[in-house]
Amino acid sequence: MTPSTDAATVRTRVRIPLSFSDGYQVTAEVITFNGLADGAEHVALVLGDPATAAAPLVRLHSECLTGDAFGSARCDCGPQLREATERIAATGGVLLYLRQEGRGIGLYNKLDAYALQDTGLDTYQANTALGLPEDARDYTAAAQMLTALGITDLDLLTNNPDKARQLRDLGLAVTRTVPTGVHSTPSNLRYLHAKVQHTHHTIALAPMAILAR
Ligand SMILES: Nc1nc2c(ncn2[C@@H]2O[C@H](COP(=O)(O)OP(=O)(O)OP(=O)(O)O)[C@@H](O)[C@H]2O)c(=O)[nH]1
Ligand SMILES: [Zn+2]
Repeated sequence: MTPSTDAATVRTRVRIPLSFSDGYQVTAEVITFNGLADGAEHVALVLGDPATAAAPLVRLHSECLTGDAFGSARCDCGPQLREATERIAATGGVLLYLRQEGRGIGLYNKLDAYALQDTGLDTYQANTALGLPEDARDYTAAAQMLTALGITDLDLLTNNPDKARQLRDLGLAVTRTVPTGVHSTPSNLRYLHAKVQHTHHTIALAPMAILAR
């Protein structure tokens, strides 16, 4: 299938040794691009050897400063990033680190939305109350990055059906979606339940009623 996006090209490839707080270490080839549709500084991390996989494992990880860098327990982003890095390195694939903070609404708006969630709104209602889309993410640049890396067929590591839907609409062959692990805590449980109920994420959670007992 021919991707329906304009071409982007690789700008720079650089190897970076990664060292996680739990001791896991791996070297990533970090890749930047020219010509991405939204002009953002997205990066690809090539882990392991994608060439050995018929359909490399790919994750589209949306930036979450609070979860990825600060270890916030309000979401599951930090543990998902850690999990994805190791799983992709094991099979060979690519992690796209997409600068889509707050599902695309930006950091300050996300923190405004957190403040509204503290008054009782769920994660989607809070965005709407701010006059913003529930999810503003567009994966055109992600499709451009994968195409520039020569990836046309892939397995997608996600619980979010919209990511696979958008990539397929952009001309990529998502062979299968592979769910991430469940990283639920008392602090992020309501958020994860909202994702399951509202946007049909495939996360195997215990019912809220059971957990509330
Ligand atoms: N607006 C808003 N964004 C949030 C909130 N919690 C987390 N995020 C953002 O949501 C995004 C999470 O992205 P992903 O890890 O790709 O999660 P996902 O869309 O559920 O998809 P998968 O993890 O692939 O299943 C990041 O950009 C976070 O900053 C919230 O309460 N409000
Ligand atoms: Zn997060």
